[in-house]
Amino acid sequence: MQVQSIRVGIVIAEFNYDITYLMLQRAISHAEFLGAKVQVILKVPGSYEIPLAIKQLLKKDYIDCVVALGAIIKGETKHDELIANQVARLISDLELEYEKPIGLGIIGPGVSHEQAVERIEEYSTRAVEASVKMAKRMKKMEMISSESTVIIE
Ligand SMILES: Nc1c(NC[C@H](O)[C@H](O)[C@H](O)CO)[nH]c(=O)[nH]c1=O
Ligand SMILES: CC(=O)[C@@H](O)COP(=O)(O)O
Repeated sequence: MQVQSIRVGIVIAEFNYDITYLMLQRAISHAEFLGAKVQVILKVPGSYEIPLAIKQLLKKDYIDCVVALGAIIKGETKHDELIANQVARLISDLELEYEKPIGLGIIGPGVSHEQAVERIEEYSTRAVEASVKMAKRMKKMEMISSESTVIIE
């Protein structure tokens, strides 16, 4: 089953930009590798602002899926956990509300700067991989009318 090219929106937090900038580069190159088109790159101040930006992208017909990129590094308090838990929850809610996949490429909470750097490649490529894969499968699901058993992969 042939599916048209997947159109991706990327939301990237500028906080810890030394890390998230590299995540953005990895995400773009991995999307290209998968044959997906990066349609919009939307920058936000910090990870806490990611859900609102995602919501704006999900409303657009020309966006099939979104990738969220951020790095929430541990400070002296549990503020990192508050941000990360809230953002992850809202991202899940948005996925279900708009029925479009969102790849969670947000490093943390609980990580040091060094641990975050080590995770740049893995988190960014995994988020792109998952969102594009899910978007393709959702499109295939829409095309299916048969009552016989189908495997969508
Ligand atoms: N400490 C980190 C933040 N903090 C900033 C918040 O995300 C937000 O921009 C601010 O509270 C204003 O609303 N953001 C990250 O992405 N990573 C951090 O480690
Ligand atoms: C996650 C943050 O916003 C971070 O800067 C908070 O640091 P702290 O826990 O030292 O207040």
